[in-house]
Amino acid sequence: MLTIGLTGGVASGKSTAARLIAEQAAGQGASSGEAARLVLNADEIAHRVLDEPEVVAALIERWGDGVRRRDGTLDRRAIGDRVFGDRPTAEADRRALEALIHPRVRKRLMELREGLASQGAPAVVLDIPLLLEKGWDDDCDLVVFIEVPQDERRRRAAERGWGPDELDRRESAQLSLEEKRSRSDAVIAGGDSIEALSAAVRHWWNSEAEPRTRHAK
Ligand SMILES: CC(C)(COP(=O)(O)OP(=O)(O)OC[C@H]1O[C@@H](n2cnc3c(N)ncnc32)[C@H](O)[C@@H]1O)[C@@H](O)C(=O)NCCC(=O)NCCS
Ligand SMILES: Nc1ncnc2c1ncn2[C@@H]1O[C@H](COP(=O)(O)OP(=O)(O)OP(=O)(O)O)[C@@H](O)[C@H]1O
Repeated sequence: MLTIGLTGGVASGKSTAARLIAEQAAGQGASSGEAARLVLNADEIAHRVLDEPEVVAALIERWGDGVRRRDGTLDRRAIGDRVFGDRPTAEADRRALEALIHPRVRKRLMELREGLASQGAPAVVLDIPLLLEKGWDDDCDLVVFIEVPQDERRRRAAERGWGPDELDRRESAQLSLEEKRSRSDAVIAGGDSIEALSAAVRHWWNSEAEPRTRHAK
C-alpha cells in the first residue's frame, strides 16, 4: 500500500487535495465513500481524542474550567488562545497539549492504516498538519506539498471565522514553508480553483504515484 503524506501552509486545502488524491487511488467507478476511507485526517482524529474523558480531565486540571464548555466538552477556541497566543506560557502549554494528544493520534492513525493495508487498499493519504515536524513523514513513500499563495490562504482562514492574526500564530508554531517545500517529493499548485487542483492532482497521480502503487507493499 502506497502511503502519501500531505504538507503545506495552514489553510492550503490539504483536505481537498487529500480527497482528490484518494479518488485517483480508489479508481474510476469507486464511490465517494470508498475514496474517503483512504484519507486519514489527523485534525479530525485529534478532535475525537479531545473528547476522551481522561484527556478532558487532564486539560481541565492544567488550565481550569475556562477551557470547559457548559456541556462539559473542551472549548477548542479557548485552548487555541492559550497554545497559539502571545502569552509567555504559550509554547510550554502547546508542548504539554501535544504530549497528551499526539501519542493517541499516532496510535489511532497506525491502527487505521494497518486496517486499510489488511483490506488491500491501494493507497492511504495522510492529511497531517505536523507531518514533518513530528517525523511522521518517515512512514510515507511520497510527501506532497500543496502550494497556495498566502493571500488566498488568509482568505480561506477568514472564511473559517479566524481573526486576521490566527493563521500567522499557527504557522509560526510549524516549520517554515520553505523547509516543508524542500523536504517534499512533489509540489502541487492548489491556489487557482478546484478544477485546476484536480487536474494537477490527476497529472501527478498518473506520472508519479500510480506507477509506485505497483511496487509498494
Ligand atoms: C489547539 C486546538 C484545540 C485548536 O482547535 P481548532 O479547532 O481551533 O483547530 P484545528 O484542530 O481544526 O486545527 C486547525 C489547524 O491549526 C494548526 N494546528 C493545530 N494544532 C497545532 C499544533 N500543535 N502546532 C501547530 N499548528 C497546529 C494546523 O494547521 C491545523 O490544521 C487543536 O488544534 C489541538 O488540539 N491541537 C493539538 C493537537 C495537534 O497537534 N493537532 C494537529 C494534528 S496532530
Ligand atoms: N484549489 C482550490 N481552489 C479553490 N478553493 C479551494 C481549493 N482547495 C480548497 N479550496 C477551498 O478552501 C477551503 C479550505 O479547504 P480544505 O477544507 O481542504 O482546507 P483544510 O484541509 O481545512 O486546510 P488545511 O490545509 O489547513 O488542513 C474549502 O472551502 C475548499 O473548498
